[in-house]
Amino acid sequence: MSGNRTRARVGRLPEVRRLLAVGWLAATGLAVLTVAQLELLARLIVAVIDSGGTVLGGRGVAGLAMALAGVTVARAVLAGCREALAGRTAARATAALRHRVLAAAQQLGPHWVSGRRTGELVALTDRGIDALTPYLRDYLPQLALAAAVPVAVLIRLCWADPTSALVVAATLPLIPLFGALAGRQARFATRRQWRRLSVLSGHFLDTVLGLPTLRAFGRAGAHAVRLRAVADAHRRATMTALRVAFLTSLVLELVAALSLALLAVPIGLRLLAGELDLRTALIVLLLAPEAYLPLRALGARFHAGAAGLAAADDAFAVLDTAATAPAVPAAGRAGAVDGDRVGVADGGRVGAASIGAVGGGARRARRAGPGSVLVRCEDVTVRYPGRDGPALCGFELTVAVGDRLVLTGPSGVGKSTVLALVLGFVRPTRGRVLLGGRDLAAMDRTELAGWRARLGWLPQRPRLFAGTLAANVALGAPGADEARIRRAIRAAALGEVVAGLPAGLHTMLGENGYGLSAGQRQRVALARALCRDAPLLLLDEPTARLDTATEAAVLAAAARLPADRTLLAVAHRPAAIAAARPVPLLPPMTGADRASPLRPEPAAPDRAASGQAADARAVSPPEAVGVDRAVPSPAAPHHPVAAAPGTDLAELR
Ligand SMILES: Nc1ncnc2c1ncn2[C@@H]1O[C@H](COP(=O)(O)OP(=O)(O)OP(=O)(O)O)[C@@H](O)[C@H]1O
Repeated sequence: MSGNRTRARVGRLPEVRRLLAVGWLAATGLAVLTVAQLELLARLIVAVIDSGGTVLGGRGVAGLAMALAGVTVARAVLAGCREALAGRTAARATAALRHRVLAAAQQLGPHWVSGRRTGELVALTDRGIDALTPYLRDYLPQLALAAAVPVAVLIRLCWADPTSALVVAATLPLIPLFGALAGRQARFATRRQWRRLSVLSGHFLDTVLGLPTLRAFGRAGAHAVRLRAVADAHRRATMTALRVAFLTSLVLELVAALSLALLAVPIGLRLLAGELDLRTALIVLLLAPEAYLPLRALGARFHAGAAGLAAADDAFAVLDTAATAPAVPAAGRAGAVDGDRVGVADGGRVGAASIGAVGGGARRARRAGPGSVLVRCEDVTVRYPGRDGPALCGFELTVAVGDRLVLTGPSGVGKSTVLALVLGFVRPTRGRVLLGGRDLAAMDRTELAGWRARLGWLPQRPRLFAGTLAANVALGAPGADEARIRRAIRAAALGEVVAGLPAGLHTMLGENGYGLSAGQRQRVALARALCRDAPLLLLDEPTARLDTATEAAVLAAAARLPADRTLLAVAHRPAAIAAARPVPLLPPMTGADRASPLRPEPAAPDRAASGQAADARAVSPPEAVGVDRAVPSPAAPHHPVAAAPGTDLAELR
């Protein structure tokens, strides 16, 4: 985006528009007060000289001195108010922009976020947007001042001495002209500096997070060298930006000094020749520098704000990406949601699943009856940007209340993508996904938040946060009491582990659960999913890192889910799916696959779950991608695990 467009977009931010309006008013007031102040000063000096050097000599002198003091105070107060207001508005505008960028990142979803360097996003929302403050607080108000004060000074000079006004009018444009020439260079330099800082932040975060891996592979030294090179590039870019800034200031100072010399020398000569009176000479000599001053200051402040503009460019790019992402209608669109209820269609049947918390609130969910459809994927194809082939192709799935479904299949076939669809993180490129009866493509943010309030999710790579273990478990159920947290912990087969921790439930965990084993972290995340009173549980490989006994305990707990709670899981491990009835699916077909005579004939379609594409319903496990449907009855668990010491999930209701 060009610098001018970025500036125009920043100027259109609602908070900045207010700032500009107030800035222009204040600048006009300050311009008038500046002229008045210097005029009074010139008159006072002349009056003092005329009164023979006694300051308190004449009434006129005292009156002028008081008027000058009054105007000086008024100018200082107005300037102070303008600065305070600019500071406050700039803080508000940057906070609002940061909020919008984060909301856009949230809208784009975890798949978009994980496709970028986290460090770069952090640098943008943190230091980057902060760097916009000098632009808003200092540069924009100065811009108004740089326009208003020279005009006021010129008007007064025209009246006092038209010749001097002509010299000032001829030399004034030199400052913005040289400023603009240097500004181009400055913009390139600060943009490069910002890019280098973004890359450095990304590298730094990557290196810190991956330090154990780098050490284990003996690459820590090589990475340090690279990091040093990146830091060095940033240092060089910073020095270039500073050099350009200093040179610009020097040029502007020089132009202003030469212009003043051009003005002052003839004034002196005319004064000596008696062509000009002292008062007029003083007015010209005092006022003329004030015409150049705000323009010089503007040049200096431009450099302070240029880094912020480069960051604003990136921020607008994120907002634009979100705006052009698959259409998300405006929140609260009429008729989008019927109160907090969403009709659930299942062929001719309409169930009555309700959204638990519209707008992310905590209204309690009314549950749909067993058998009514919660999720339906119809001929869904998903293509990730930058990928040739689809991650899912012609995928069909129906999840009804009370179902126990296990998605199986080779790695990379799209199992997690199915969960991402149900979570609303990914939108289909083709086909429809109905969540609680509403088409995902038509759901606004409020509806999506309401839908997600009905989900308990265990991701494949769960993230724990620095804080107590209890806080991590209760993340999705903020009001949960200790008894409920403990029940979730027992259901996730974590009871013994917690009992062994120094402060039990209140043990502080480090970043991403530092201090727990990988399997224990996984179970804390599972407990978090279970602690939520969610009608639909999405578990991505819940037992992947568990030993056989712990896995058995977790599966036993899952088998005792209440009949109206639904489970959609992803699993590779046979124990998790042994008793499930396979309804296998295949990865998206290539042209070669289609031509292959070895491809088996389609099997009879299953009502509840089917495959990637109509032609991919026939497969032979285990290579096939499958949706395995366990019998939904909690009384008849369809897996071979012994009844391990677990908690009945009915307790969690
Ligand atoms: N954010 C993304 N951007 C681009 N491609 C992606 C993204 N996420 C997944 N993919 C691709 O989509 C395909 C399906 O990925 P997905 O994670 O759904 O597979 P999976 O069956 O869950 O794999 P696994 O069993 O290994 O976890 C893969 O080819 C993967 O490379």
